[in-house]
Amino acid sequence: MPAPQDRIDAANAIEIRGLTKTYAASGGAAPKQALKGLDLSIPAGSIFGLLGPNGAGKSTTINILAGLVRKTAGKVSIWGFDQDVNPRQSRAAIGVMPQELNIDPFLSPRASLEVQAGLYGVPKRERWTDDLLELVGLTEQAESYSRHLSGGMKRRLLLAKALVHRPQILVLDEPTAGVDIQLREMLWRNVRRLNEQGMTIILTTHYLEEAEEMCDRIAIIDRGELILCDDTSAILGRADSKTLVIDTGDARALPQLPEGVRAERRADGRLALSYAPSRLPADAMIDALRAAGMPIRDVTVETPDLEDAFVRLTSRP
Ligand SMILES: Nc1ncnc2c1ncn2[C@@H]1O[C@H](COP(=O)(O)OP(=O)(O)OP(=O)(O)O)[C@@H](O)[C@H]1O
Repeated sequence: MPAPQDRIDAANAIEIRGLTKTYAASGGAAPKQALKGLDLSIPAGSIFGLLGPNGAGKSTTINILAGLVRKTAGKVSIWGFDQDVNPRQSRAAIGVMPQELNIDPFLSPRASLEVQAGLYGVPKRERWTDDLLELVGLTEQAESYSRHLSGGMKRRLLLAKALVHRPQILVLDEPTAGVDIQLREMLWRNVRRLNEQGMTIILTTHYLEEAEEMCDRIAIIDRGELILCDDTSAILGRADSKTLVIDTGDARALPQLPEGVRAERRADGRLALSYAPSRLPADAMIDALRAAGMPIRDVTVETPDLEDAFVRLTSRP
């Protein structure tokens, strides 16, 4: 490994500045600018979600990080190593679990991991093949042909392959798309454990609930540009909107409500009052209902989730 002084900024696992990617024209299609000067900092030790609608540029970004796609312009540093200046070190710092199940069908899981370790130049004495097989629950299948593995087992093998060189950063590209619930839970258990041990995790997912639960920081990109990057809790808090859903029994008339409150009757008869908690306390609405003599049989509070924030931020005019 190079001397620590070769590293640039140790606080961020990844630094992306002005990243641009234009795919060349082909087959009659015009050139496509997939990334338009993206700036992104991914803190070391975080579980970071890279989100965006289809075609936003997530895979392009990840493939550039993985060294699979050449950027058109900009600067990428991985674990403090500039990709252009220290390509070998920046590649060694990152492990990528791809979306596609690209596994050699004629190799056993053990052989796959050994071949991968060889590709990364991991010396035999530093390999941790048995531990990795154990980690992803493939010890029993260690010597089977990979083509006999189930889809879920293949995915677990991909995770192990991404880890053979003990990278500081693990990238998971849509890791749970189409997988069953047990595999999803197993994956997240592993990801959490690796993160607790200090590994930085970057993931793309279409499941916003999953991003909300797993990621402590989230970037949303759209049409090759950064829309927002913040702590998950801040993104959720930013909406400044809550809804009180009140069961008012048989009382149907709408009472006089404080200014700024949006009221609607839901199909189930409950009254939904949406308001900005930074400007109005909930008791202002409760007081208004009481003053109108309206019964309050039950109250639930709905807060916006990441899906609401995502739709608001990426909806097209
Ligand atoms: N090899 C390529 N040649 C030409 N255009 C491409 C190529 N790869 C991606 N694109 C285009 O670049 C844009 C960004 O694609 P990218 O795959 O990075 O988006 P994404 O956010 O990963 O989308 P998805 O969620 O659908 O995977 C899209 O408009 C896509 O059609």
